Order: sequence, then C-alpha cells, then structure tokens
Amino acid sequence: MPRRGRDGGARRCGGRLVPGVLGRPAGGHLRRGDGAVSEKPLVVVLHGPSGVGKDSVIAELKKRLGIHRATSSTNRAPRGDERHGVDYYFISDAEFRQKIANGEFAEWAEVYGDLKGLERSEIEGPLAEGRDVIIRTDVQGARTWRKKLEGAVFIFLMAEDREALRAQLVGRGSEDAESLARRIAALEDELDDIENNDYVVINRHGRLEEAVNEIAEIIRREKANPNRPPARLIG
Ligand SMILES: Nc1ncnc2c1ncn2[C@@H]1O[C@H](COP(=O)(O)OP(=O)(O)OP(=O)(O)O)[C@@H](O)[C@H]1O
Repeated sequence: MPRRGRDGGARRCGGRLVPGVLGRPAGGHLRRGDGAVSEKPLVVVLHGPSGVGKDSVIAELKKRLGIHRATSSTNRAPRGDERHGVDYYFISDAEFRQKIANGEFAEWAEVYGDLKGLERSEIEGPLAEGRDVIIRTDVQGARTWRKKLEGAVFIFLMAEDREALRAQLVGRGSEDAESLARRIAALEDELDDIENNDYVVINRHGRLEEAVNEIAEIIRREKANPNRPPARLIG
C-alpha cells in the first residue's frame, strides 16, 4: 500500500508507521481519467486502546460532518445512563436470535455472555443515502471488519505515549486482578495490530481538536480517492 504524508504525517501502513499530522493540505476532488469527480460515501473503522478518546472523536465528527455512527445491538439490559439507539439498540434475546436467523447482522459475537452485533442496515442504509459511516470497534472487531468490508478506511487512534496507557489502566485501581490482566492483554493486542491499519492518528492530551481535524481530513481525502473501491459489505 502506498505511504502517505510527510514530515512525520499520518501514513498509510504497509511498513513501519510514523504517526503524526497529515503532511500536506488536500487539494480539490481527485479526478478520474474520464474527468468524473469521485465522491463516494465512506466507511471508517475506528479502533484503539480503551480510554484513548474514540467516543470523544466520533462525537465531534458527527457534529462536524454528520457522519453516521453505526450503532450495535445487544441483548443485555441498559446500564447507568445508556440510551436505546445511542449506546446500543437494546433488544430482547429472542429478537436478537431471530435477527441472526434472518441474516440481518453483518457481524455478531457473544462477549462475556452478552450477544452483540451490528446490523447490515446500520451500514448499508446510510451508504445508500450517500452518507458516511463510522464504526467504533476493538481490535477483534477490526480484524473481522477487514474481511467483511471492501473500500473501508481503518484508523487506529492512539495516545501519544503507550506507557501512559498502561499506567492509566493500572492506576485506575478499580479492577480486580483478573479484569486488569484482561485489559492489559487487550491493550497489547490493540498495539500489536497498529500496522494493519491505514492510518494512525494520535489524540494528544488537551488537543482533541487536532485529532478530529486530522480524521476529518483523512475522510475528505479518502472520499475523493478514485482508487478506493466503493464501500460495501462483502457477502
Ligand atoms: N485529547 C484529549 N485530551 C484530554 N482528554 C481527552 C481527550 N480525548 C478524550 N479525552 C477524555 O478522555 C476520557 C476517555 O475518552 P473516551 O470515552 O472518548 O475514550 P474511549 O476510547 O471511547 O474509551 P473506552 O474505550 O473506554 O470506551 C473522557 O473523559 C474524555 O473526555
């Protein structure tokens, strides 16, 4: 895959990643050979370590770009101030299983005893309307989406200091030993996956806007990229 960016800019993977700020301002739409402007709706898959700022970034992107945040469904009950249609679609176990049987999920899994999945309509519906979609996931989800999505852009959101992420997990002090070990293993798994993404964006402390600007720029550029196949679910 081609590298992008200069001056330590966010780069296309394919070798060693050097994250940072995109190297050059984008120009207008890229043009195909026949002169047609390519401006296709995009699917972005965003993942990164726990607490790195995924929700904060997506909330800003929604405000700015109107991108559709793909909302997962679950058979578990809402917790705390979780809201139906915002955090998840909270549906009954029977309804969830019926949707599995109907082939309505693009992907689903049992996670610590709860069923969670993303319906195809959460991706295909907005795309059909010409809207961009962002999927928030974890590293396992990213691995799955790489096989199930064509034309999607994978962004890894990272903190400026990987040691700080470990320290943050340990320092929370709220976890029992088993849960802490699980979270640290998940962190290592996320970090091992960095090179499999198209871009790495750093969310620097106190500089959320820069990370949002960078991702907005990636989206703008990738939507205009004539070499990117139209985003679609495979199968
Ligand atoms: N650039 C930043 N500077 C300072 N604080 C930030 C920044 N980005 C996010 N935060 C804060 O860090 C906390 C975690 O952010 P957020 O919930 O967006 O992360 P997340 O990756 O979605 O977390 P999780 O994976 O645990 O759901 C929030 O309190 C948020 O306000």
